[in-house]
Amino acid sequence: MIEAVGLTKRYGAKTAVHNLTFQVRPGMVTGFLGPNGSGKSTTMRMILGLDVPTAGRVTIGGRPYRELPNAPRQVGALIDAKAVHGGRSAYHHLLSLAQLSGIPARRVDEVLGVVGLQDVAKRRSKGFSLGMGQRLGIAAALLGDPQVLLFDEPVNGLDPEGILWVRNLMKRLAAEGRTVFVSSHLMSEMALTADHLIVIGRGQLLADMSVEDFIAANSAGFARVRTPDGEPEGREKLTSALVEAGGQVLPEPDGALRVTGLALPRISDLAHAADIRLWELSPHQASLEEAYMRMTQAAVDYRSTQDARAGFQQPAPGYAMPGAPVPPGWGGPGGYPVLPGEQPNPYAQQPPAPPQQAPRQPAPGQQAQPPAPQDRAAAAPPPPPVAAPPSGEAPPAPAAAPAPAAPEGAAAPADLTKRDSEDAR
Ligand SMILES: Nc1ncnc2c1ncn2[C@@H]1O[C@H](COP(=O)(O)OP(=O)(O)OP(=O)(O)O)[C@@H](O)[C@H]1O
Repeated sequence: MIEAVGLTKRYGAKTAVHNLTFQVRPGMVTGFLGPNGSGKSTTMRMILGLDVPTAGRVTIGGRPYRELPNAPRQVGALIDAKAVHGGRSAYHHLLSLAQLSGIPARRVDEVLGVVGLQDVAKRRSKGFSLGMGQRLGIAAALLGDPQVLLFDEPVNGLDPEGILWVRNLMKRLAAEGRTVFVSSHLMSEMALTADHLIVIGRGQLLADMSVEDFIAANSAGFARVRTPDGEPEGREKLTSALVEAGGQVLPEPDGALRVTGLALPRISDLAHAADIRLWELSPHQASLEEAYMRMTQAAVDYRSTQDARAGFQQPAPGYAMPGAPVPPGWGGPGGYPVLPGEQPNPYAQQPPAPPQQAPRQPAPGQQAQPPAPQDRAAAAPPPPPVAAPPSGEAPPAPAAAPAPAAPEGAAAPADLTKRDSEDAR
């Protein structure tokens, strides 16, 4: 099991990860989701001991990665598929990793077979396609036959057959009782692969729950209702009855009605009472992609100027409103809660409160709302000084998880209330 507690990483003035607490359990695929720049890779690097947390800790089986005996045999990772010596063949790349970790050479042939690169094993990896490089990275992760596996965007560049193969591989590894932690931007793929989700936005936990719960909590279910074609008066009569009963009704392109706010039995009863025949009455749930988009709206850092949503930070509907329900496992309303006794996330942007607004008191059983920006500025303690990174903070990469060393930021106390408009890299 991977366990993070209060995990925080700052790069100079940039807070990449803020106070993350979660567990990644064995026997299931846990998807790790978040918009670009939300801190997924940083979190994975900290799990692997490639970056040192500014605060908090993360352990694998109860120990930090660097304290694991024979770590490459316990933990395998694909972090950066391009981090290979291009002049080496796939075979020799894996052989050198195996030799560094005391893994028998025969395992190289085994994993080359598992990832389907056996026929190109002697070719230099610099001639590999993106997909072949991904497969080589996955082979490296599997080399030590580890119980814990981390994959950062494993399906990047893979064709549909490759994506299917990765999906089945992840599921198989989890079914063998391993801990599988995988990040991806492909929601449709995650919906098919993951059992559990950890979602972050701007470095902070937004959700930690099963895929089903995530979709249920972040999407408004609706009913599709269809009256017989060629009977428009029935459709109109039903629309009136549904609206009168408090439902919201929208026409679908195929002539059906999309109804929210009324349960299916109630819709059926209303149709029956109005003497309207139905050709269809079916429940619908949003896709993971819709639910994800809804939740992470407010946490998107990079948006095209041509996107209608550019220029404003729209919180997930229903959850940023004072008094709105907070689904179990949620980080909190609007995605940026300040729990009692907790430091506010200096990185998170809060929706501005109207002037003169009295401080909100959390209702019983509800989480506290973040204070208005002007209140925060007055009430929040000055940001703690950012400690100078110990020299050589980013230690050498584990054999199965090569990644570039992370340059660290300035040692001076940082103004953490500033938000970089550009990626610090
Ligand atoms: N070594 C570094 N130095 C300075 N800033 C960094 C460093 N590494 C990451 N960051 C910043 O931290 C934030 C989180 O980056 P990270 O790569 O972890 O996000 P991500 O969720 O993996 O993004 P993506 O989905 O685009 O890969 C970004 O704003 C990034 O610019």
